[in-house]
Amino acid sequence: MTSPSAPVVADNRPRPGDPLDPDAAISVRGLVKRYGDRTAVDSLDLDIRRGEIFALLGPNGAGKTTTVEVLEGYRKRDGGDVRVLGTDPARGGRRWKAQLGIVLQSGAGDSQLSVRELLVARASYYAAPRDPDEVLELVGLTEKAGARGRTLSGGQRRRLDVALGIVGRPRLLFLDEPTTGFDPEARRQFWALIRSLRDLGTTMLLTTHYLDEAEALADRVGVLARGQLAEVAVPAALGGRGTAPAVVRWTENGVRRTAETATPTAFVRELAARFPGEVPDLTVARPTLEDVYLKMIGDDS
Ligand SMILES: Nc1ncnc2c1ncn2[C@@H]1O[C@H](COP(=O)(O)OP(=O)(O)OP(=O)(O)O)[C@@H](O)[C@H]1O
Repeated sequence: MTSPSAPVVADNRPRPGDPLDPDAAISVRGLVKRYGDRTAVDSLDLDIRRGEIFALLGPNGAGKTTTVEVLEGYRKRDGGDVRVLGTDPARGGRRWKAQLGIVLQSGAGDSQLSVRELLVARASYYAAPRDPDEVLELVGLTEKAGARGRTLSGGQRRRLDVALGIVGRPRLLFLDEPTTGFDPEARRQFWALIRSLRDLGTTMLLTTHYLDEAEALADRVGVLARGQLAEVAVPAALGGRGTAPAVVRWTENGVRRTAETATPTAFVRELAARFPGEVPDLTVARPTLEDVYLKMIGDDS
């Protein structure tokens, strides 16, 4: 049994030289990709488990798109070993590709076809697709089934992109900045959709610049900086968040006070004893995911 005081194992990624993990949905060892003399991905080691939602974070130019394109089989690598659903993407055939769903920032919405026609056409590429009407229901576009893409709002187009990405019943779904341009309510609805896909057993690799999205959805996050993984952890533990001191703030004698403490419960108990009622303006906060992320990527931001 783990002792309560045991340190949280935050960084559980594979080490250089470890063998590929045959049980992982995605297993990457020593991945290198260069553009001319620029190294975009620099010896990346990563395993993504089956059924997991993994969020890849990183500043512009960190190497996220390059990594994902190698995994999808769209870009050749210069070094390393990669398996995606047990197959080397450089040699993945049609049957392998049919198990992937790729949600790009696409232009599907510009088509002359209706939403339903687009989905039926896409479903016809696959041996065992989902029922297009069920997919429309899942993404909340049933009422727009007869609408042409052009008439959809930005958020509805994005849902259509997702519908097109999942109609083939993928085992692994790549989501590239899926909620860019969404209003807050549409984002929440989209998150619910992603969770329902996870409940159906779909593994997902998500790239996003929204840290709240990574926190809300991801089982684990990986931070890429200059082509290398700075850290891989559950969102609550990234950058030592789980064990970082808490910051307690309150107002006393008209002055705003701040204290850092490793034992916020005891601290607040003592504080409460000094006041007859509520402690004025009391807040207790741990570093946010954004705090630790910005610290981690340092000069790259
Ligand atoms: N086709 C290409 N030719 C040359 N250099 C490229 C090419 N694609 C990407 N790069 C370079 O490789 C590095 C990684 O780019 P990549 O697009 O993978 O980053 P990213 O993390 O996806 O960034 P963003 O968040 O801006 O999408 C960058 O320095 C970029 O300029």
